[in-house]
Amino acid sequence: MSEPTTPTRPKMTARDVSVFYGAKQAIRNVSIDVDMENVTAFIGPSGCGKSTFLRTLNRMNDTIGNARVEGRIALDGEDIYAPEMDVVQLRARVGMVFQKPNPFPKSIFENVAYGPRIHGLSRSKSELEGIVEQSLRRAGLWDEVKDRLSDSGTALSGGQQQRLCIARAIAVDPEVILMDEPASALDPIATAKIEELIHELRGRYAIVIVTHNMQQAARVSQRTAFFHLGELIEYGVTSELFTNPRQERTKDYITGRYG
Ligand SMILES: Nc1ncnc2c1ncn2[C@@H]1O[C@H](COP(=O)(O)OP(=O)(O)OP(=O)(O)O)[C@@H](O)[C@H]1O
Repeated sequence: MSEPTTPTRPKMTARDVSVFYGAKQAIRNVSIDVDMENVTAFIGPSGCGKSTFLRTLNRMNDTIGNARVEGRIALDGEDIYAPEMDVVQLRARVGMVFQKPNPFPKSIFENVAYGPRIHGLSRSKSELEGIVEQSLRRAGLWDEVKDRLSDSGTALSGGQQQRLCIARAIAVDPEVILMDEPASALDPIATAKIEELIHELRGRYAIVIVTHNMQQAARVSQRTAFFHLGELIEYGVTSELFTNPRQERTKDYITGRYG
């Protein structure tokens, strides 16, 4: 395998990151780089801290009262925990898609138009319409909704709602998209569509996906990080990590010894 494990162009870098919920430590000294070229998957048993660590990448833990983050996380070299960092801007640059699709109880159009409008990304109605169309196209949803943009986003199927949430993240022109188990509430066909979409979005955005499903990690990612009990045990080229893990704990996990 000739692909380098160390990303050539890191978009985000985390160094010695620890996360605490009150006195309980959920993440221990994690260092990792995420780049534009590769989709990165976070895997590991339930409670190992995948979601907690993912949330540090756009300061979503700020919204959890007792959570505290230590260490350094940078986006293009810029410390995202610096006091001068505008968290609203940060979350537009580092967008997030959650496990359960959470469209606003508004029209399909408004779901996508809301972000560009509040971030002042369009100067006219037609420009806004262009952003909405392009975002829905990139999210693979345009053909299914173009004739009913004024219908409620919540009336769509689960899979369509999740692609709407991806369109909503895309609409504010992010650099990174974080996905926390984006397909675990979906049926196999809707899941396949999300996975296909991840392939299409690769390279345009840095993508990080948390998944319980090792087959999914193998299908959608080029880099995999295995977490266990709050530690990053192994990070490398996905195909190598699954076929030739370097750490005993990774091997035990991927062979199903614990789940
Ligand atoms: N808001 C919170 N307050 C206190 N402890 C929390 C909170 N959120 C998570 N934890 C704890 O932090 C640890 C890591 O949880 P986290 O949800 O990040 O793991 P995970 O690997 O994403 O798990 P899962 O796959 O089950 O979602 C767990 O022990 C969990 O109980």
